[in-house]
Order: sequence, then structure tokens, then C-alpha cells
Amino acid sequence: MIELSGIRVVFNPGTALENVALRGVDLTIPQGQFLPVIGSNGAGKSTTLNVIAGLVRPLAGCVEIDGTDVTNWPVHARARLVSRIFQDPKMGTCEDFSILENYALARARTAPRGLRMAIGAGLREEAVERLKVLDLGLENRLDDKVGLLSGGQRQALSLVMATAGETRILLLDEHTAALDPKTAHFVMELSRRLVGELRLTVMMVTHSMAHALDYGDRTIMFHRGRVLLDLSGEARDQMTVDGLIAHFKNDGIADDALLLG
Ligand SMILES: Nc1ncnc2c1ncn2[C@@H]1O[C@H](COP(=O)(O)OP(=O)(O)OP(=O)(O)O)[C@@H](O)[C@H]1O
Repeated sequence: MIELSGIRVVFNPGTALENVALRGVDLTIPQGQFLPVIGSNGAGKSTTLNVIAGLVRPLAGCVEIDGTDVTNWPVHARARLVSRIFQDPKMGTCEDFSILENYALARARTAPRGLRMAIGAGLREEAVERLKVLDLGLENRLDDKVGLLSGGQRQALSLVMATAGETRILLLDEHTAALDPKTAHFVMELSRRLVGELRLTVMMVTHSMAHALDYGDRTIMFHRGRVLLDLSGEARDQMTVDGLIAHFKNDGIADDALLLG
């Protein structure tokens, strides 16, 4: 579960470049919820993910993960609980390391402190078992360098790595935007399956309104640092992409980037 209360983020405060990115965001994401997030450029989506991951410290407000106040925890202290996948497949994996070495790094990051030395034993078998479910044959290429993989294979591997160990929160930051439509569909379906099996709490930033309505169980929209729309239940079931576009237009939001996908 993620709980954001009164989150206010101001970049370059007190200078000519002052920019209020989040204007008092209150948002509760229950354990196991898969929440797609849409919004115009500069609306505050990535900043919200950065606040949860600990990369941006809010000027005011509180961040709780599973009931623990982590507002003042540094990034490395949250890394065991919070994983993130970015748009660029190269960001989630290290291309000069093998698949197994990448998996070992992910396990070391997400394992409880006392267990970090013990994860070496059985790691190869564990990686084989987890990679098999991708059905990409990566379990037979454990010693290949990750730089040899396609973008889609790297995002699939990133998903397996991000969901290893103690991870409770998964932040997906336009993680299929750089993939071709067929590969994007494969990675989206894989995301749905893995987060469902592991009951992870997920925030997924996307510019695809179709993905925002087809995946997960709730959809929110940011605009100018606030949550402008929060759809769930029947209202969401009945919402269409055209309906969402009409909603944006009614709110005076005309942003080509928002309408992509
Ligand atoms: N490190 C930073 N320093 C200064 N301003 C920043 C920084 N990061 C973000 N901003 C500003 O904060 C606002 C919110 O940005 P953010 O990246 O959260 O938007 P977004 O909704 O993710 O947009 P996009 O869809 O374009 O990625 C924008 O005005 C942006 O320019």
C-alpha cells in the first residue's frame, strides 16, 4: 500500500526558476492495486514516482509504504521495497553484465539485509525458473551479455528483476513506450500477469489511454500538479478512450502527447 498525503514539491524554490510540480497530492493506493496514471506533459506524473522512490524530497507532506512513514528514508533504504522500470530498456539492466549477473544484482538489491550474502547458492536455478515463464528462451542464455538482447527482451528481463525478492511496490514509467506495438502488448500482458501473481502495488505512468483503461483496476489523471480525475468501478468500466478525450477537452486540456496511443 502507498499513501501520499499533502505532497507538495517545488523545484528551485525562492528563485526565478521556481516551479511548483505537485500542489498537495493526496492519494491512497491499496495493497495489490494496479493503477495506471495519465496526464499532460509536465503534469507531475514522474515527479510523483520520484517522490515514492525517494529521488525527490517533498517540501511538505508524507509518504507511507505499507503503513511505515518513509518520507525521510533515502533512496537506497527504499530500494528493497520499491522497484522501477523506465521507458528506455537500457536503464533497467546493465549491458556489459550477463543475464545471470544482472539477476544477481537485482536479488542483492531486493533481499533483506541479513540474507544478501546467502543468495548466491541456488541463484542460477532460481533465475532459470523465473525466466522460463517469459517463454523467450532467456533461461538458456544466462551467460550471454544483456547487450545482446532486444529491447523487448530487456524490458521482460527488467520486469523479472524488478519483481524479485522483497519488492512490494512497482513503478512503471512509460515502460512500453519505446517498444513496437506487438512487443509492447507482450510486455503489458507480462506486467499484468507478474503483478497479479505477486500481488504488488503498482503505479504505471502511460501516455496510452487505451492501456490506462484496459489494465489495472483504477485510472487517475494528473493535471498541473494535482489529481484531476480518479476513475474506478462502474464509472471506469463504462469509460472509453473517446470519453476520456472528451473529458480532457471539457477541462480545457489539449495536449497532443496526452492523446497518443
Ligand atoms: N529536477 C527538476 N528540476 C526542475 N524542474 C523539474 C524537475 N523535474 C521535473 N521538473 C518540472 O516539474 C514539472 C512536473 O514534471 P514531471 O516530469 O513530473 O511531469 P510529467 O507529468 O511526468 O510529464 P511528462 O509526461 O512530460 O514526462 C514540470 O514542469 C517539470 O519541468
